[in-house]
Amino acid sequence: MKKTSAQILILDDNPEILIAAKMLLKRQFETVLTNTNPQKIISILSENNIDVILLDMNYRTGYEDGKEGIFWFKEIKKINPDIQIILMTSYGNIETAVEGIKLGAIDYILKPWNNEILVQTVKEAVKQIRKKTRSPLKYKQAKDQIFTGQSANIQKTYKMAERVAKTDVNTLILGENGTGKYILAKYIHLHSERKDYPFVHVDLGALNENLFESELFGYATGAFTDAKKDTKGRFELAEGGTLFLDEIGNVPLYLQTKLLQVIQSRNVIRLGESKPRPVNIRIITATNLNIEKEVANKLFREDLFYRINTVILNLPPLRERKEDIVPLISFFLEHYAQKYNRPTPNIAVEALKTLEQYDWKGNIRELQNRVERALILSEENTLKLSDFGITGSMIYPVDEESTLLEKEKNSILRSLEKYNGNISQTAEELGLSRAALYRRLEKFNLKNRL
Ligand SMILES: Nc1ncnc2c1ncn2[C@@H]1O[C@H](COP(=O)(O)OP(=O)(O)OP(=O)(O)O)[C@@H](O)[C@H]1O
Repeated sequence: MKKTSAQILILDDNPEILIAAKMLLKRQFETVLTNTNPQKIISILSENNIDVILLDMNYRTGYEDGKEGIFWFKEIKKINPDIQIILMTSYGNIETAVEGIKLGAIDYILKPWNNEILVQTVKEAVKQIRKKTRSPLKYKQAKDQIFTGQSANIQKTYKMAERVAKTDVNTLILGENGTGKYILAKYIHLHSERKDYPFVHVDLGALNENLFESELFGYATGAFTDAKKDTKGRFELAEGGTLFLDEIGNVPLYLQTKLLQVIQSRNVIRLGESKPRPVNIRIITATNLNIEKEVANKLFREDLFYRINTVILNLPPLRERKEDIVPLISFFLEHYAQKYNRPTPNIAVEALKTLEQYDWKGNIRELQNRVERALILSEENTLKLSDFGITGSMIYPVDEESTLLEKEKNSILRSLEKYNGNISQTAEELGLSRAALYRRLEKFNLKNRL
């Protein structure tokens, strides 16, 4: 008998059920994959073209309420609404299966199942999916370990990045700390014709002002005391490839002028030389500051801003793309499980729901660190919220003081903006001495606003 060409995935925490269902369905369908861990759904879907999923409703011993099944059902539909899902449930739990049908599951199967009914139900599901033109997966996991997300705005950014990569236009990446600006710059480089040439990253924020020119533009022997031999700067080191100038918003004004000259002319002059050297590079810049505001406050040169911003790519903070939180957790959980040679643990669904509500101030970097921590610290099969170092009060802060501090910081920011960073006028409006205002600027890390 010719098998139906279809990819079926069966998810159940009971390996015996997986073996029995696989043996049965393997006779009828070309590919039958199984897994005990729903956490793996995301990576399985990214690597296969799954048509139908048989989804168990409960994964943890002692939990029979079917909430996990419904949670994962919704996650699958977010990733690809076309995949047909058949819910598997035991006799006492039909109610949640019915809830699943209301949400769009094609059918449900009672365990223990009748073989004929199971095969027929899967066949019907395959028939249904064949009637549709399948939409592409809502996200993809690139082979170089970059997770490109499933929320609409991040996908738009990555799509635009692919288009931009084919050109040489100056690109400015905006986003809070940890949103993935470096990763996106690298992604552009890897998708461009310059990919076989260097990708050079410079953290301008960390570059000491004295070293700025020698690091970026290079120097000739004897240009300064320690200049023992002719040395290329980062611009020259990136020859043929991409130069990623990170934290460009933190460069002091007088050095911005030098940067502008080189970006404009594509020629560098090494310290201690007068000969311009042409460079063939693509320039990507990034900042976590509100750069337009910096320009308005005269802290960032307008002409430099217009030079670097031919295309602007925005990376939204994680709290504005909550759909990506669970897939990202799964992505890093698998990554670290492999790294530490451990089976990928489950996460309690209640914990996942709370993690979706957490505001991830440190964005993807914080999420990545917390997942790694949870995996290292927990010896259980199912991770709890506390394994991530997160408590309920961190998610719903009731702390009066933090609100007051926010208010204080915001009124300082508003005054500074109003008076273009003028310290005396700002201090006067706020009823503070200049010294007191300085202390507060220090405390809130706002000295770069002056
Ligand atoms: N799309 C992604 N896929 C996989 N990992 C990512 C992705 N985006 C960010 N990360 C991870 O999150 C962390 C922060 O990313 P990255 O350094 O690119 O952020 P950033 O915006 O440049 O941060 P900062 O402004 O603090 O320099 C890194 O460890 C990176 O590996």
